[in-house]
This record gives sequence, structure tokens and C-alpha cells, in this order.
Amino acid sequence: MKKVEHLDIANHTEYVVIKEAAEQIENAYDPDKAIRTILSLISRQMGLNRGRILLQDGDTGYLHTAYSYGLTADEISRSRFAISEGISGKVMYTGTPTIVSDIDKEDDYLFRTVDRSTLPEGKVSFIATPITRNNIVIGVLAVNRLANPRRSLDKDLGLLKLIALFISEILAVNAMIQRQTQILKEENEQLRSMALGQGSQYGIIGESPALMAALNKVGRATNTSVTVMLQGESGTGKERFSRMLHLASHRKDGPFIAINCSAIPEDLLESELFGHEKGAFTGAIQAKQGKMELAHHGTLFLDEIGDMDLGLQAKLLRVLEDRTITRIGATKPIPIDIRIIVASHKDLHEQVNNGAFRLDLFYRLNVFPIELPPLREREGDIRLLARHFLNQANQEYSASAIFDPEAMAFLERYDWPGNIRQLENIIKRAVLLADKNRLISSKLINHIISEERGIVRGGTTPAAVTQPAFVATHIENVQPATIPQNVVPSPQPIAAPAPQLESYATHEFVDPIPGPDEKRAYWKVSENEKERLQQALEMARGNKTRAALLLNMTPRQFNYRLQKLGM
Ligand SMILES: Nc1ncnc2c1ncn2[C@@H]1O[C@H](COP(=O)(O)OP(=O)(O)OP(=O)(O)O)[C@@H](O)[C@H]1O
Repeated sequence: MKKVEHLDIANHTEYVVIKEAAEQIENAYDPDKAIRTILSLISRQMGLNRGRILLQDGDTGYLHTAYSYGLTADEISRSRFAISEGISGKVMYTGTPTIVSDIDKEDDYLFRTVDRSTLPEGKVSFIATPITRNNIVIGVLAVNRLANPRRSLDKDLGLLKLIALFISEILAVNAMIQRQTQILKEENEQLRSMALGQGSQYGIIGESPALMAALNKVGRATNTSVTVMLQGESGTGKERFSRMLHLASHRKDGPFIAINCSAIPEDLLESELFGHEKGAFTGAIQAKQGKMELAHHGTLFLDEIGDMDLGLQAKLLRVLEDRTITRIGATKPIPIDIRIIVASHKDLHEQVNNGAFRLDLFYRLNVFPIELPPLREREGDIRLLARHFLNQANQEYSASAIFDPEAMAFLERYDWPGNIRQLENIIKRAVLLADKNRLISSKLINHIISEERGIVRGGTTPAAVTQPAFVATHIENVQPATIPQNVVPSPQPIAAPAPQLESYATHEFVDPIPGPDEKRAYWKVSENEKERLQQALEMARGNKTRAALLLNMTPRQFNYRLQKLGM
């Protein structure tokens, strides 16, 4: 059998060296480690010492030692050659491998890198071979070989040529990784700055990674008409994001129409969405365009889609499939061009499993989901948002309130079940209730949160809380004796119910009702409530769902109040 020239693969040591060196290609992401491992292998196993890889410096054009094994820092820094200078320079220039069998007898050997005195006294050889890529010499692999009578220098050169191939491969793969990483970094940076710019341009405050991820997704959806599903807890900014998506898109000059599916009674929602013809039902005295028609060339935002009844879901599915709508009482479909954005704080998967939401509609809507992070997961954003809302409230109420440092720490530690909307409300009220020194203390915030607890999960703030009369009463009761000094209250858990509520009994009474998420929730019902409910019922001609809508309540809340007031 013909033997492979120069290379004795049958030799076990050599085989192991080649195999292990080849395996280093997969460590190309860390070329220092990969190449050092190879150079150490050939040094320890084959006696090819002080291995170095010389590469050309892009700026100076000089060869320098980029990777090495067994060289001191001084030796590395001395190891610089002009192209064609010394043996290494010549190998670089000519691309021809060179063996110097005795360095003491070679004039071109410069002893620049390794001083002669640091090498053994006997015969020392030097082997240098080019490292090439696509037939271009990109560097030089060089080693010193101390006397090794059992192997020929030619055999060592053969091995080094193979090693030079592996090193060329490692350098190429690493260059590719670097290029790709750089591209990704730049793309990321660009998306980040785009997202930051876009966000603030549309009044979206924050720069946490979780918010950036959501903004990036919005950025990707803007120039398409893809149906977007915004998912997130109540108050995370779903409506604000949907407006941003509209304003950043080519539909920005068209209408943006938002409709809250849970706020409109089922029987009204259909005609609100689809419109109706004259005489389509009792009371339809004239034809009316629905919101879908009105949103033509624009965006339709369907909030709380999870509350839409199954019959309407089927109709919505048809709109998404045919891109046409048919008014109630009409037979002719009308083509529409709208982008639909839907949002729900309910888990739609769960709704599908419960049979309350159509699976086929879910698939149609879930084409491009965007998850809006809860405030507690938006690291660093609470501070930015709190300052933003403080400025806003100060302007709105011509105030100049400031946070004491503990208040900010408190805001950052609290877990904000009502998210941004809750933070905004708390700060507004804190501005109104700030003490004489304009300071908003952590105790004041704790007090406001304690009081609001139970209302937050319902997603609405009862009128009583925002009415000036309430605020005035509140100031009297809160300032400042009821708040212990020098105690920083812990934001979790908020003590409930706040004992101070009792002192408002002259104006309101407080009734506990069990809520779905917690043991007890607290609703304040003001004295003239009965009158308000009565009036709303009259206006809605006895339809309780419609009456609830008029008062911005859910039918459940409305019924509960009727019951409590014995109506
Ligand atoms: N990133 C933000 N920067 C500043 N203000 C924000 C931001 N996100 C939301 N807001 C404000 O927070 C409040 C709640 O936002 P929005 O109504 O969009 O929430 P939502 O998720 O639609 O709530 P819900 O599910 O209860 O309808 C609004 O006043 C909105 O302007």
C-alpha cells in the first residue's frame, strides 16, 4: 500500500493530534482558546515548540503574533516583521513553506522573537508554513523544533500544513461569527433606537427590555395590515399601543375607532359594529353606518374581545375572511379595508377551552400577538413613568409636588396589580394630597393604595374617588396625624381594609363583595346612588345592561348596587 507522503497517519500520536486539532474548529467562536489548544498539542505531543500564528496588521501592514503558545509577553511584542523580513516575512511574501534545519547557520533567521540564549544549546530548527484562504496567504504558522532525531523535518512540515488548514478554518469561521454578531448587534441597536424613538413619539414612556421587545414587535407590524392581538393585564397600555400602531402605520390619515366589547350590551354591539338599515328593527328609524364601515382605510380596535358573544364572533370571523360587512337588515355586503387590532385581559386560550371563544376566530386573530408586560416586570420604568405622571399632574392641578426619596423607593417596590393606569391614578391623587411642604411621602402613597385596593382589579375607579368632595373629605381625614411618622410602610402586602375608611361613613358606606381574584373587594356607594341608578334605569327604559353602561359599570356591578339599595 502506498504511504501518504510526509504524514504518517498510522502513527498513533500524530493521529490523536490531528483529530484533536480538527475538533477545535467547533470552538471557533473563541479562537484564542481553540488555537492555543492546538499549539499546545503540537508542542507537548510532537515537540514543535513556541508555536505562533502571525497575521498581518490591517493598519500597519506588519506581521505580528496574534496567537501563540510558550512565548512570553515580551517575546510576543517583539515578534513583528515587515512583509518579506526574516523567515516568517518571506513565507508570507512567497507563500512557500520553509524549513530552517539549524537556526544558527541561517542568515535570514533574525532571533527577534526568541532570544538564542533562551533556547537549548544544541541544534534548533525552525519551520514556517503559510496559512491560506481561497489561495491567498493570510498568515504564517511557525514553530521552533528542538532536536528530535526520530522524526524528519519534512514529516513535521506535513503535519504543520494540515494544522495550518485547521487554523485557517477557525479564523474564517470566527470572522463569519464576528460579522454575523456585528450585524445582529447593529440591527438590535437600530431596532432599539427606533423603538425608543417611536415609543416616546407616541407617548409611550419606558425603556425596559420587556417594553422594548413589545415596541420592536409593533415596529414590525406597522407597515403591514396584519391583524394584531395585544395581550396584557388591565392598564398595561393596550389601547395606547393600538393608537401608536395606527399612527405609525400608513393608515395614520384614516380613522382610528376603538370599541370596548364588554362596555356595550350585547344587543347593541352588533349594530354598533355592523350598522343597520332603516327599519331593520324597532327603533331603527334611519340607516346607520357601523364602526367597521366608519373605520374604512383606518384601524378598528376591539378591546375586551374575550367578552364578545359567540353569535357576534361568527360574524367577525366572516369579516376577517371576506373583508366585507353586511349591515343589519341589508343583503348587500360592503367591502371594507381595515386593520383590526384586538385586545383582551382575559386569557383567550382559556376562553377557547371553556367554549366561550371560537377556536377558528382565535386563530384568525392570533396572527401577530404582542405581549404587553405588566408594570412589575418593566424594570426601571416605574421611576420614569412616576416622574412623567408627577409632571403631568403638577401641570394639570397647578401644583409643584415632589416625591420624597422613600416614596420613589416605595413605588418601585410595589407590584402594581392595576399597572400603569393604577400608577397614574395614585400619583394624581398623591399630588392633590401632598403635605404643606409639597412632599409626597411613602406613607401617603401606601394610604392611597390601601384605600384603592379592591377597586383596582375591577379596572374602574368609582366616581366617588375622583369627585372633589371626596378629595376634600379625604384631605381632612388623612392629614397628617393618621400617618405614623418615621415608618416606611412595606408595599407588600397592603393592609386591607384601611381603617380610615370608617371615618368617611357620613358620606359613604362601604360594603364587602367577594371578587373573583381575591377574598374581598370593597365598593364605595355614595348616598345619592339610588337616585343615579334610578335615573339611569329610566333613561335606558328599564334595560339594566344599558343602564349599567350609562354609568360606566358592568352589569354585575350595577345589579349588585341595585340589590344593596333594595331596588
Ligand atoms: N408606556 C406608557 N407610557 C405612558 N403612559 C402610558 C403607557 N402605557 C399606558 N399608559 C397610560 O396608562 C393608562 C392605561 O393605558 P391603556 O388604557 O392603554 O391600558 P389598557 O391595557 O388598554 O387597559 P384595559 O385593559 O383596562 O383597557 C392610560 O392612561 C395610558 O395613557
